[in-house]
Amino acid sequence: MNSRALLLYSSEPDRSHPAPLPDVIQGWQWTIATTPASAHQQIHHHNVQVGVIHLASDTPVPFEQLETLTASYPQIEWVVAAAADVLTAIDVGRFIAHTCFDYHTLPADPDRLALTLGHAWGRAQMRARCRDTARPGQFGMVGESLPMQRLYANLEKISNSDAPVLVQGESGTGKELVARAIHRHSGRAQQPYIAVNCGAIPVNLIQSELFGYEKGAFTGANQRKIGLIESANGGTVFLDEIGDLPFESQVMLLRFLQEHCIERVGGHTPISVDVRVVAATHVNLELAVAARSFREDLFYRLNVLRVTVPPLRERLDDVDLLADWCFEVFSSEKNAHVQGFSLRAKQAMSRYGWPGNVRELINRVRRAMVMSESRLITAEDLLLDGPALEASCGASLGQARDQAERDLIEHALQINKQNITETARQLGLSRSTLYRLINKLELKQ
Ligand SMILES: Nc1ncnc2c1ncn2[C@@H]1O[C@H](COP(=O)(O)OP(=O)(O)OP(=O)(O)O)[C@@H](O)[C@H]1O
Repeated sequence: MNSRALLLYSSEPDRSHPAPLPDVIQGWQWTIATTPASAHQQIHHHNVQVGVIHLASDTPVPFEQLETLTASYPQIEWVVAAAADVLTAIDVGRFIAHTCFDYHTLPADPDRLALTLGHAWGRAQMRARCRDTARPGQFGMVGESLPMQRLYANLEKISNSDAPVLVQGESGTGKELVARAIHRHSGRAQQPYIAVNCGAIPVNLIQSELFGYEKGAFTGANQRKIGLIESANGGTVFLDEIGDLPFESQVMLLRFLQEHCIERVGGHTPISVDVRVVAATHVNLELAVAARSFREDLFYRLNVLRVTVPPLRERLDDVDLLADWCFEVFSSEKNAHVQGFSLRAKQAMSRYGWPGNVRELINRVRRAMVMSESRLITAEDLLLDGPALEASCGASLGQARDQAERDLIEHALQINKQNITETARQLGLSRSTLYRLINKLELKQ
């Protein structure tokens, strides 16, 4: 069993004994701090799980210190122990309501206090266990549902091969993470991994970006430039949004896949390169082939090994873990008093259809952590109250997805003052994808 470590943080500058806490703390490994610096030191040294904040009657309450301290250690459960007159102050009440597990009026009743501290410790342990399961697993992804287990089993097999991989899945499902995982688990892990967003490179630059150019190949080519594929030599190139590659550029890629050779623009000698290709797309390439916007021969070259990343609505079991993981990752940005999710918020998340998949979940949780005014994030903070949920259940999937994307993009544009680069960065999109969505959704800029 872990030892139970308790910190007594007192507002009394010269306190050196735990007088406000009766014998109750006998079973604890306890320590006292009266300044933030000593509190930080003790917390790290003793792996503190429970903190008692002692607010003395005749000393001003150090709110700023307390807010920084409690926000810095969200894993600690805090209990306030203070005289009745201190507890009646409205600011103290607000601090307790937002931040603390419980409070006690001094002199404390030993039995009640012992019970509270025991419960606080139990809750800290439980939260630590939840945090541990909500960590990315061996492939750098969060999720333990059956569809994800199948995905991991496929990744295991695929990583050992050297054949091209086609990763399919809706936008925001984690295709880029999958591509990275394949590289990291392959024999090429120590070699370069180069990610290229085919949809983000202007059409007239695609050839020179992918294959490089020789000095003098065109006006402005003052020196030789190595292309993205050549610079991945020995490693992996990830061709994201391959479905957006213009038809005329597809033939060059086909040649590279067939012959493992490239030719720089303006060069006349084929250069042999050893690069594994992982390509991803959110468009249905079979349909694109049927519509003659994607070459059939290239499709078969890319589609040797195929991985499909499941949409979040097909693995709602993972939503809880993903939300807890997000909460941990973005905890430094959160509003100091926010401690977790309300039950209703978790229920709303597990009933929602997540048309924007994990990317949408991250954005909703991150926003709620900043905007929430309560200790526990509510369904409303996640913008998952009535209308959003009804839209997700009653409307078609396409309508719900458009609505969710519209809400998120509008909000992100607004908080980034319409700055496209910043908005794209925050949403985890390329600028071109963001422009495409703005046009598609007919958003005003
Ligand atoms: N299982 C997961 N665990 C943790 N993070 C995830 C998971 N799936 C996706 N993400 C995160 O969600 C965001 C979107 O993922 P990613 O960019 O890989 O999606 P995508 O399928 O490539 O989307 P697009 O088609 O729009 O490019 C990223 O921030 C990624 O880290």
